[in-house]
This record gives sequence, C-alpha cells and structure tokens, in this order.
Amino acid sequence: MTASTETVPAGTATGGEPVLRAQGVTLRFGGLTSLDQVSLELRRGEILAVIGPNGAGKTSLFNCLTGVYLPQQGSIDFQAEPGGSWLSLRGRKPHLVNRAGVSRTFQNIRLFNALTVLENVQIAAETRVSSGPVGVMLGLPQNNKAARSARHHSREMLEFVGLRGKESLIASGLSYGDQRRLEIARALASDPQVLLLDEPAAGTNPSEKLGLAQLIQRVNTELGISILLIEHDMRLVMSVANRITVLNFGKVIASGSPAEVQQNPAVIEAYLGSGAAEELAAAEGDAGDAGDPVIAAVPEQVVRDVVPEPAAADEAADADQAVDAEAADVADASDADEEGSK
Ligand SMILES: Nc1ncnc2c1ncn2[C@@H]1O[C@H](COP(=O)(O)OP(=O)(O)OP(=O)(O)O)[C@@H](O)[C@H]1O
Repeated sequence: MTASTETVPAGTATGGEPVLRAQGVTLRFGGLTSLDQVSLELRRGEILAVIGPNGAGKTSLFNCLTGVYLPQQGSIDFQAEPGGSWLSLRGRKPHLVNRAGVSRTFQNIRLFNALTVLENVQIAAETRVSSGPVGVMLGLPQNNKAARSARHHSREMLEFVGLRGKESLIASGLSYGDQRRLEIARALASDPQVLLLDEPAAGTNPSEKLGLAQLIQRVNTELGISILLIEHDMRLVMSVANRITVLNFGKVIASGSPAEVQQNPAVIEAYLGSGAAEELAAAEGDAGDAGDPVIAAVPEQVVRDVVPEPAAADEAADADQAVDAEAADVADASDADEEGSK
C-alpha cells in the first residue's frame, strides 16, 4: 500500500485532480534530514491526513508548503483553479502563499490574545481586500469599503465555525476549543482553496475534538476547501480523512485509504516498534475471532502510545514551540508584514 498501489474508497471525495503537489522535497538542518524526497499530492475536494510519530517531519512539510522553510530540493506547486496554470510555491514568502490560496493554522495557537475574537479574524480578512497600510492610514474610501466587507466576511466565518455571539470577547478568554475554532476562522478569512491544519485538536477535550472533527468536515464539504491535516488523534483522523499519508524519519512510508494505512505493517511498526506487526498478527491468531480482528484495535493502541496525556501534551507543545522557534519568527515577521493571520 504505497502511493503506487493505493486504492481509493468509493464514494469519497478523492477522485479529483491534484490541487497541491509536492515532489521530491528534501529539507536538511545541518546534518539532520528532516524531509527526505517527500512527494505528496492533495486532490481537489479531499481531506488528506499526514500522520507519523513525533519528529517524523510533518510540521516541517507544512512549513515547506507554506513558505516558512525553503527546502534544499524538490518542487511545490499549486493550481488555484481547476485546469488553470500551476504556480510554484517553493521559495514564495508565507504571506504570498496565503494570498495565492493556501492558508494554514499552527500547532501552537497563535492568536492576538489582547484583541477581540472579531478583530483576530478581521486582520486576516483585511489582508484579502485592502490596498495596503498606507490606504488604511489615509482612510481612503475604497479602504473603508474594504474594511466593511472584511468585517462582514469575518462575522460570516465566525458564525460558520460556531463562534457567533462571541465576536466582542477577548481572544485569550475563550476556551481552548473555541481558540482552535477561532484559528480556523482566521485561516478561512482569506478564502483559501487549500487549508493546512496542524494538529487542530491538540489539547482539546473529547467533546471539543468531536466538534472540531465535524467542523473540519463542514469546511471541506460546505466551503469546498481541500484540506491537508496533521493530527495525532487517530480517531479523529480515521473519522474525517479520505486518504492518509504516513511519514517516518522524514520519508513517506505509506499512503492510502484509512483502512489500508491502519493495517499496513510498516505503519504499525513505525508507531509501535519493530516486530509489532508480527506480534499483533500472532495475537490476532490467538484471539481466534475473525469478527473482531486485533488489527482493528491498532488505532486504539496507537492512540494510547502516541497521544500524550494532557500534561504531557503541554510539554510536547512547549517542545514544539522551541523546535519551531524559527518558524515562529518567520511567521511573526509576516504578521508584521501584511498577512496578519500567519
Ligand atoms: N528549525 C529547525 N531546526 C532544526 N531542526 C529542526 C527544525 N525544525 C524541525 N527540525 C527537526 O526536524 C525533524 C522533524 O520535525 P517536525 O517538527 O517536522 O516533526 P513532526 O512530525 O511535526 O513532529 P511532532 O509530531 O512532534 O510535531 C525533527 O528531528 C526536528 O527536530
């Protein structure tokens, strides 16, 4: 079940042409190869999950796709309109990637904590319509109109993600789950064709996770946005993804439908260690119950092994924050630039 042999489950939105394509992407930090010849294709209209153990290269891949990192090798191309021309995103600055139609959220929430919920989204929406800071400062008529339009669009997005009535609250006062929703609203404000979600459910409780899974599906089906999703919560992944690509040590080790990936020995070993696939197969034989194959329990085991308890999740987020410092700097720089939401 590699990319070459994958099958596509009937009735899913996976039959589309590619909208975002990475080919042979290699990213090195000194002697460390974070991504090694990674190729991946997001099809128009689908939800493609990118999974893999900690340090597999998932966020590095997102950072390459969105211009935060410049890979040493490989190409990254995006086709905004079906049948339209392909645009190279490699080496493009984050705010220009965003403007082209590829938006993202971050693993560690990056809201403007002192601003209101509405203002957080509005900043992103204004970058879509305004003619720049000078026009805003001068209060030009077209900018006032653009600001009104951005405010209206922001309210629509907030309603879409379920934050209606909370527009004037200060962002930091929102529950964790609502902050995750706000991040999604902000990413949607620029009207992307492609949305990259980096662990959108990290740190949320089970009911918030369920709500976020439903929201991700609605973004996909109701707004028609193609989604690339990094997520450690296997239940969430299995419930929303049309296809899954698995990274391990910077390489793609599997790609296919959720059912295929779930049973792939290389994936099981990547998560549970070498020999795990055989052990599970043996256990399946011992169980002697064909209707309840042990292999089906792998996601449960994966969840136990790779999804940290809340306290550990915080530590993981801190660690990520440290590792991701460079990305944060670049993204923050683009905050000050013109993207606002990145
Ligand atoms: N700015 C950086 N400088 C040095 N090494 C980095 C940098 N960014 C990522 N790496 C390294 O690249 C590898 C992949 O990291 P990455 O964060 O992409 O993994 P991940 O799959 O997203 O992990 P997690 O699930 O824990 O978030 C790791 O070994 C990490 O330490």
